[in-house]
Amino acid sequence: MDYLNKLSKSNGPIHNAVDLIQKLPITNRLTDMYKRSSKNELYFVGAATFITLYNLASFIQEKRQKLNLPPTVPFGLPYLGHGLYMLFMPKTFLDWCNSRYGEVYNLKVRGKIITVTNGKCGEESLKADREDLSLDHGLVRDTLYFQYVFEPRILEIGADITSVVAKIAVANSTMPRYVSGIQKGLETAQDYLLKEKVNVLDHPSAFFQRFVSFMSVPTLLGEEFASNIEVIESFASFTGDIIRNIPIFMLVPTFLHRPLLPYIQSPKKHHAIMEKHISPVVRQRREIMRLAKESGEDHGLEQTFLQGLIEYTDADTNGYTYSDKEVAHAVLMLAFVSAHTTSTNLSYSIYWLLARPDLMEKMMAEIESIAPGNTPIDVEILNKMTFLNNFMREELRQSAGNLGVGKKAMEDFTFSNGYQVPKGRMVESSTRQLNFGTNSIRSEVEDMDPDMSKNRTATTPAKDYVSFGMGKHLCPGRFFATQEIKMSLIYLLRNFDIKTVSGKKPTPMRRIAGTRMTNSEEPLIFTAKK
Ligand code: HEM
Repeated sequence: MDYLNKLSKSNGPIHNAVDLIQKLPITNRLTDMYKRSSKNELYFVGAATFITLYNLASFIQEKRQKLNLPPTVPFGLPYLGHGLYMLFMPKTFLDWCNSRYGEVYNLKVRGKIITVTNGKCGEESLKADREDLSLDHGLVRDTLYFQYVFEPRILEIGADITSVVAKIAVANSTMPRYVSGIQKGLETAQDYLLKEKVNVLDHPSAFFQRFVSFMSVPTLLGEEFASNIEVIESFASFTGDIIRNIPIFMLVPTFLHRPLLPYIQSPKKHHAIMEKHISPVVRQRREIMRLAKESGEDHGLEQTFLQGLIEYTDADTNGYTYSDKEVAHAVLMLAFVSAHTTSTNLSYSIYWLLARPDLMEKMMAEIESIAPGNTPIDVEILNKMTFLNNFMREELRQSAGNLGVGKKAMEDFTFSNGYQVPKGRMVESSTRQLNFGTNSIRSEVEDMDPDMSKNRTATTPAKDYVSFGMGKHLCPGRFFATQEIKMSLIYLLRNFDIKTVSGKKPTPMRRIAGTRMTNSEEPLIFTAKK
């Protein structure tokens, strides 16, 4: 109490401090300015002060880190940071940043600092170990919010298992045995999706997702699912349903996400469908395997991706194997990595051919000379089609986003040039820059040039071809994906005359959020040739 009395006395320290401030010349000037200024001028000065203090705070916070942090590109707007540049002029802005700040620098986007890598550091982020830079904790959790869709256990080990199984189930050497399954899938897809003489597709991306799933489901899961429409539809639409929720999660604060889930989540319905159809098959196959083991015989089950998931045993977790229910959910993980990626690239290919009649002409000429009429397609024929290969490689290069493959630093991470990013930081690779040298080069429709592939195969990664990633996380599904896309193109172009409903040349790809690529939604007409 004594202390409070002392403070409030007329000659106490608070009074003295107020007196001193009042006597300062700056105080008089500020009071004068306040009295003379209009309301709008005061708002303006207030906002400017806020922005300056905010930027100063971020600057001091960064400087306090003991790491050798990459340079942060200066920004003026507190929350938006560089967001508007990224939205409206991503190519020019990123090229300017790359040339001025080098291979690794920071940008501020929607209130967060992200690190952008290009050149050698871009390669290093693509090649990094999952324990250092993780796609699962980056794109998969921080952007797609998979933690709301999968149980923690599937999320923890799912990516590893899917990758291990994929390396065996869809290895390059297995491709010949997938040819007939893909061919059957194409025919079933036509029966369901293109059964009229004239088929108008108002929602082409949904069509391409279903089209690809008609091929992928029986080949990757097994013949018993070849005409299981519920499974095929679920496989096709799972990723789209997840992507649809992203804008909501971006707008709503994280603590409100979970209460919101019952109102927006449809991914749970996919779990129910997979449990209904996949789990009984898993139990059946496990019984066959058990009996075969008892009698010392080979179980003779087809080595599909699903079979790989069933047989997978993790030596690191005391021989842990997936339960029937977990296998069903893991199939959705497979749908995520395979259906959307393959269908968007099939769609890009069709739209590129429609946008560039000269390329369509070359493609048709190659089909007619190497696989005319109903010539059955096999791997040998595919290998002979050099234009098709070159076109695919270039289409995949063109489809890389300005930023992509967002990975989160699991620990402080050091690049070979000495720059470091702190644990928890999102690292985005400039994938288009890696493919082409800059973001702007060859970005016009007329610049698409399959000859640039120089007969290098569409499945072999290179410094200027990172569309399937690089290093140990290089996409193991690339052989399967390119085979499906190539066979689909031959099948569709041999059997249908494809045009846009508008009759105009389409734009092959759209940009979303400035830096990501997505497929065109320009309605299409498929007219059967016979
Ligand atoms: C055109 C289609 C596809 C594209 C463009 C594509 C692209 C990619 C990319 C860029 C990565 C690397 C991610 C990283 O750096 O961590 C990747 C990884 C992966 N992809 Fe694909 N992919 C495609 C199709 C497929 C298919 C059809 C499958 C399965 C059948 C598949 C299975 C996987 C798996 C399991 C991984 C993770 C590998 C690992 O982390 O070790 N992908 N894919």
